[in-house]
Amino acid sequence: MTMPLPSLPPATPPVTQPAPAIAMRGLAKRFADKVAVNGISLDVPAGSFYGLVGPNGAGKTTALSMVTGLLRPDAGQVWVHGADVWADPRAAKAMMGVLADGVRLFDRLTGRQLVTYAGLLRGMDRDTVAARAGDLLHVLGLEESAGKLVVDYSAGMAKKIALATALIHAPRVLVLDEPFEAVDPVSAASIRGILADYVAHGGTVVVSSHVMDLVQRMCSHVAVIAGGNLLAAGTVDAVRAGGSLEDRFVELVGGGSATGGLSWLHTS
Ligand SMILES: Nc1ncnc2c1ncn2[C@@H]1O[C@H](COP(=O)(O)OP(=O)(O)OP(=O)(O)O)[C@@H](O)[C@H]1O
Repeated sequence: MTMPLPSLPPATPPVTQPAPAIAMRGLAKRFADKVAVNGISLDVPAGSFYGLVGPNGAGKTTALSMVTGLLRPDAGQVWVHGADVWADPRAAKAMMGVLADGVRLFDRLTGRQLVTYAGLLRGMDRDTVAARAGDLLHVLGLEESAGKLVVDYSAGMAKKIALATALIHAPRVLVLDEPFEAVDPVSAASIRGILADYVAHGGTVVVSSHVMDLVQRMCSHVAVIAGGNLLAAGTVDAVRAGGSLEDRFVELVGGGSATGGLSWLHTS
């Protein structure tokens, strides 16, 4: 038997000044008996570079999918710069650029067509879209592959073209699920540069990652989730409390290396 879900709180955004770029209140999602996200409340300050970290299956993708309007929460609410994602999706989604994990791209388009399509869908004029698509393909190192079908892209190239579709309309908030996964170090450095510049000029980034070192170097804030629960959140310096983020993560999430059980793997 499944438990009844808590009723939704009233649809009023949290009253804080300045309004957070993203405010989550009591976000929850269950798949059958599995609680993927267990009532997460978190403010992402405007202008922050916010890392979301957690072990495999922690609920990061599920939480970000609810934040970006891709997955309806069982309970809780999300506001983007004061716009309720589920009550006023047009306003909220217009302010967001999203790189989702595992969502199929229209991969029978070429890279340039896909980015152009994303811009036109956002209601931009053709000239602006063409100019920005050219800029994005250039900085992401995809110029030579711009005429190739996305289905023929490598995993890293597909990630970069998906990122371009998230950036084309110059959103106020970027939500990026694992943007560096499968991306080569040179491209990763240019993506980091783009994101740092974006934040320096007023944007807000939320990024999920498994790479603690990267989050420690790149992000101003971090939230640690495990088992669908928020274990810690705040500035990176506050969360790591003088140590490395990786050590703090292991301490919070628990577990250690269980290497003892595979003696059959020893070859000598
Ligand atoms: N569509 C689904 N149907 C059933 N269970 C799901 C579904 N999506 C996620 N889950 C489960 O919810 C939990 C959280 O998954 P989620 O993908 O959000 O984790 P994650 O933190 O993004 O993991 P990873 O770091 O491995 O990508 C997992 O136990 C997963 O098996």
